[in-house]
Parts: sequence; C-alpha cells; structure tokens
Amino acid sequence: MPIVDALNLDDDLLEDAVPWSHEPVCTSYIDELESELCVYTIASFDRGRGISIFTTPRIAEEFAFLSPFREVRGLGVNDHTNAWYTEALPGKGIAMLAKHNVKSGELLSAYTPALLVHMDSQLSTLQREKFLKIAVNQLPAATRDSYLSLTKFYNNPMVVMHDVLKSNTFEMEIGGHMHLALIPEPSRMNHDCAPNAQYYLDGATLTHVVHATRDIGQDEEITIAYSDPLTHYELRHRNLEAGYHFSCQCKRCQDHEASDAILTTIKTLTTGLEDWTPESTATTEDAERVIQLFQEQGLEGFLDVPHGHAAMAYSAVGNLEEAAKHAKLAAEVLAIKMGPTVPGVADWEEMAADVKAHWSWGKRKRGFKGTFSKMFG
Ligand SMILES: C[S@@+](CC[C@H](N)C(=O)[O-])C[C@H]1O[C@@H](n2cnc3c(N)ncnc32)[C@H](O)[C@@H]1O
Repeated sequence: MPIVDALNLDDDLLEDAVPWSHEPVCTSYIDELESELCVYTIASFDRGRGISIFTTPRIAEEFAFLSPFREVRGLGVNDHTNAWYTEALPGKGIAMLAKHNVKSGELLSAYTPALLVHMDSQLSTLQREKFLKIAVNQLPAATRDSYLSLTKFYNNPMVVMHDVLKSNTFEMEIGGHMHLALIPEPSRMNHDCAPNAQYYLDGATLTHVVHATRDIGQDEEITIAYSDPLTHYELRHRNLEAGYHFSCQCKRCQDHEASDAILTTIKTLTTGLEDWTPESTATTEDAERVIQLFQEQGLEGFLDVPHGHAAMAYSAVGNLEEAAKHAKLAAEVLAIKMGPTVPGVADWEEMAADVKAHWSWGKRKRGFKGTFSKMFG
C-alpha cells in the first residue's frame, strides 16, 4: 500500500506527503498502544544521510509534517564543523577531541538522528531487534556503517541493533512523544562530571546540537554530562554504573568529598537566594559566590540558574547594570543548555532589556551586608 494511503492524509496535503523510500513494515496490533508500530525510512533524507523511524502510523504522520521533512535543511546541520576528531583514549574507548582551540559558546556539532525509536515497553527485545534490523538495513550504507561501528554494552550477536541503541541513545521529544534517538557522531562524546560541552535536542528541527561551555584547548577531550553533575557523587556513580556500565574517574569523582561539600554549600546559598520573604538575608555576594563555585567545579554549562539568581539578587537591591548583565548571561547559558526556543531564554532576555519591569526589582531592601540602599531605605 502506498504510504499516502497508509497515512490517511487529507487530499490537499497529499502533495506534501513524505516520500518514504521503503514500504512501511509493521508489527501486529499492540493492545496497550492501541496501534501497530512500523518502520519508516527516507533514504534520501538530508543529502542522502537518511533516517529511519520505528513508531506508530499516527506519529509518523505527524513526523511527515515536521519542518525538516518538508524544507531543505539549512547549511550547518549534518556538516562537519571541523572542530573535532575522534581517537581512542585509555580506559574510555573512542573519544571526541578538539581539532583546534575552541572558544566558549562555539558550535561543536549539529546532527539529525539516523534512527528514532518509539519508547514502547511492550515488545520483547528480540521482537524489537527484528524491526530495528529492518530500520538500520534500509539506511544508506555510510549511515548504516556508522551505526554498526558504535560501541556496544553486551556484544551479543542476537541483539546487535538493540545493543547499539541502548549504549548510545539520547532521548528526543517530538510532537509530544518521547523517542530514543541514535545520532552517530555525538555518540562518541564521553562523560565528565565537569563537562566542557552542553547539548540539547530540538524536536522541531530533529537536531542534536552541541556547544562548548568553556574554552577547550587543541587535542583536549570534548565531554558532556550523562548524569546530572549537580547531584552528589554517590548518586552520579550509581547512575553511571547502572546506565552506562563504567565507573567515573573524573576529577570531581576522584575528589568527591570536596566536590560534595561544595555542592552542599551551593545548595545552602541557593536556598537563601530563593527566599523572597522579608526575612531573607540573601545578598548579591551570595549570588556571586555561587557563580564562582560553579566555575571552580567546571559547571559553566549549568550557570543559567546561578546567573538568574544573581540577576534577581541585583535587581532586588536596585543594581540595574549588574542585574541586566546576569540576566543576559542566564539567557545565553540556557540557550546552549536547552535550546534558544525554550521559554526561559525569552524571559531572561526580557528582564535584561527592562530590569525595572521585573517582579524582583526593589524586592530586597538590604542588599549589601545588611546596609539599606539609599534607593529603597
Ligand atoms: C556513548 S558511548 C561514548 C563513546 C564511546 N567511548 C565509544 O567508544 O564509542 C558511552 C560509553 O563510553 C564509555 N565512557 C563514556 N564516558 C566514560 C568515562 N568518563 N570513563 C570511562 N568510560 C566512559 C562507556 O563505556 C560508556 O558506556
């Protein structure tokens, strides 16, 4: 059956329908999903990179109308930025390293998934493997090869496709549905609890985007955080062992007593900064101290929250210039961490443009070590 029939699209939309390059191959009806799951492939997607999707016909129909399927993709996505190369590192497998000195904020990579997989839990591993094999085999040879060359947890020949997916997966929300996304190039980035890069997944453009969060020297490893680096060592360690099968030996893990103590100090100061009652003793110095501790811990990619607190702490004592500066920085860090279209970015930009209109303006009369500011005293 042609895909347009399978998708049951309105007549006037048929012209725009996605030309799946292969007939969809479907499971039988899955009661819990009230649907079947099918493999859809567009081998010609983005200059022959290709993409396969294993999802419900309903979601495939929504995919078909996402902008990346309907418009010629802009330059930059799926192009090598020339900022990185890969190489094996002792005890870490293949890693991504900087080809030249990289500046904080620089774009490192932007790629679309080779494979997207519906996060159902109904199929058995062997059942899912059968469909993943079809999905991967329908990809163009270069994309299929890069999929198959990725690292594998189990090395079980019965479930190779599943193994690669499990060992390298990102999660992507597309049209309100969570999918596992396999993106070969950034899958080579190893973990560090003080990562020098941040990534976000943009479901609207189907893109995985990575930026440097501090300057990175030539031949230095480029790392991201697999586990929330703002949690204490014990939890990070457990998550990394259970989810990624390695024991983290990064600097923060090695110095875990000191780094845990710093996280506790950060938490105490942050709790104070979030206290907006008249009794609050939070100061702009507290906000600056949190920023400094984040920087010392190599957590630059997570500074959106501390800069936000600093923006409001300065606003609260009537320091317009510093408030605007930190609000702008909060927007910049958040755009790299979550993507430029998340609502918080516009909120911080709005505050930077008009600090006095922000609810925090003048909220705390005591800003600097208990002295009343002239403006509010
Ligand atoms: C997504 S892959 C990263 C690329 C991988 N090194 C490779 O060879 O393709 C995730 C796997 O890399 C390894 N890995 C990532 N970060 C690591 C680290 N900090 N220390 C040791 N191994 C790490 C673990 O085996 C982990 O399961």
